Amino acid sequence: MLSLIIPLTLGLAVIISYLVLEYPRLRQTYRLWSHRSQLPPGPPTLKTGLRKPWLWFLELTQQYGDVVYLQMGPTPTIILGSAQAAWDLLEKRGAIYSSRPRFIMGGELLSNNLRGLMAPYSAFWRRWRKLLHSGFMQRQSEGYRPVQSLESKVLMHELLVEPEGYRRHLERYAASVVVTVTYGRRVEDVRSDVVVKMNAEAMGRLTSVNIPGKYAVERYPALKYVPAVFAPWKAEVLEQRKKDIQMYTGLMDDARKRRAAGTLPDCFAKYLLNEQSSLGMTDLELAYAAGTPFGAGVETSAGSLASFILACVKFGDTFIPQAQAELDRVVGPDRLPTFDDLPSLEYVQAVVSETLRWRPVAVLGGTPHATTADDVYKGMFIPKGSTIIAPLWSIHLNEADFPDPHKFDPERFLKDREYPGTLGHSAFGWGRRICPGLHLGSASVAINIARILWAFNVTPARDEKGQEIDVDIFAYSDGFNSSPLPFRCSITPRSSKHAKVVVKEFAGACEELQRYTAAAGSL
Ligand code: HEM
Repeated sequence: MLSLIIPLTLGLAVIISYLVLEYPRLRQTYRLWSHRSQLPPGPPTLKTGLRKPWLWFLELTQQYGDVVYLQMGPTPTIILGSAQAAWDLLEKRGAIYSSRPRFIMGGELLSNNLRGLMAPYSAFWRRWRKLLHSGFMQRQSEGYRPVQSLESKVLMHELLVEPEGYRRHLERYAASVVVTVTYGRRVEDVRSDVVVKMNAEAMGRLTSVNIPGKYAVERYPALKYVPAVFAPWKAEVLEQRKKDIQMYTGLMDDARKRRAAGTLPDCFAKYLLNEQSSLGMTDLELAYAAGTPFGAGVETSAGSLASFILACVKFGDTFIPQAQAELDRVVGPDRLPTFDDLPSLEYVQAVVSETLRWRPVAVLGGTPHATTADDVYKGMFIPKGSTIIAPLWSIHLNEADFPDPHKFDPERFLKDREYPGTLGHSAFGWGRRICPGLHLGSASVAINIARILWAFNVTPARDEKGQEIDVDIFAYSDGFNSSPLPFRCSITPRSSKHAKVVVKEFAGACEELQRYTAAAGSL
């Protein structure tokens, strides 16, 4: 008898485990099957392991229309291919389109749900979002403009004295602005700065686990509860979590000490510390919240500016003369443009918008959204729990909105045309998840584009024979954010007078930045 009971019990345990693991998937499969005739159109087979999935998504939206259905593993996935579809769903129906898909490895196990960017639509996310909104809303961000202006003067000087290192200089600028407005300490060298290094490591830990298909737990969420002693992948990710905690709390402790000593300048960390008790947040929640801007704001700002340089090299003849004529008229030859000049620089503003449109860094439209209720759009069924991807590569290169889309043409933004929203492009996303750093990010892009155009001629580099070296406007990096691969170009001052102004304004900026530089040594 006993000899029968043991195999029967084992068999039953296997069946129950299988059902527990498979139940959510079987239930979802049934729901999709029952609505199969109403699902949006989509390809019969999937392409997996693509290094640049946005290229395939563009083909799909060109073939199937603005709303495409993909069955990616157990999760229904919807690709939106036009500004209007993204607006109609992510903005207007934001109440049910603002969650996130589950990121079990990156969001739950590595980050213990403390990274708001990956958090589902929830009370925690709302609290986190409110914090970022208060820290970076328009009025608050205007308070960061002096730092952006000073760092931009440093950037202009770096471009003057070492133009071939332009990419590193753009990264330093973006990192320094974000670290200064977050922790009140600046970045002098992006290669050796300790905060930059620590944050880059944390980003590395996150991206190494956020790889679709790499871990079975993403497909079978119940595996999350297997004790770490039986699951080396889980033990490892929990070890990585400890490193993140150590880093984020270390940075916040440093800010706390400087606040106590009265040396912490106004910054996001100071705001968080001042408001901590009224916000009812733990030290750890606070430390992770302060880490947000670095992850979201550095690559995006630097990558957008790198695309601008690329556009200058490829299309400069068609727009730089007009931009420089406007700058000469409005600003004159004796000083760099300032934030106050921007409203009068209509053409330069169009160059800024076209930069963000032409090569959107957030090629996939940022982190995917997820739906929290069933929905029907133009007769198509969009199931609850769908992952929604609105790739900006499809949306910004949609011929219907932007004819001849790979041409860099600022004039598009000077003509009347219909486009949902107020910006004329969608570079910062939509609705409740719209980029909270959009004022800071767009100000960084705008002031530097205005100043580069004012101070320099950006043209193709020349080879030994004096021939112009062409650039490839499609040579972009893989990854969540996509920016130009290294390319050569020539950045020279427009005249010796322009160069002198850059040197003079840099000297003044160095003095003013001193108080942020001193703090940089505190870690
Ligand atoms: C040119 C610079 C930038 C670009 C192009 C950009 C673009 C984007 C995009 C497309 C999204 C996704 C929005 C959506 O899901 O609908 C996003 C989200 C986000 N951005 Fe930015 N961004 C930039 C700069 C910044 C900066 C400087 C910060 C720092 C405060 C920041 C913080 C965030 C955060 C925290 C989110 C996630 C919001 C959420 O999940 O609720 N971004 N950004």
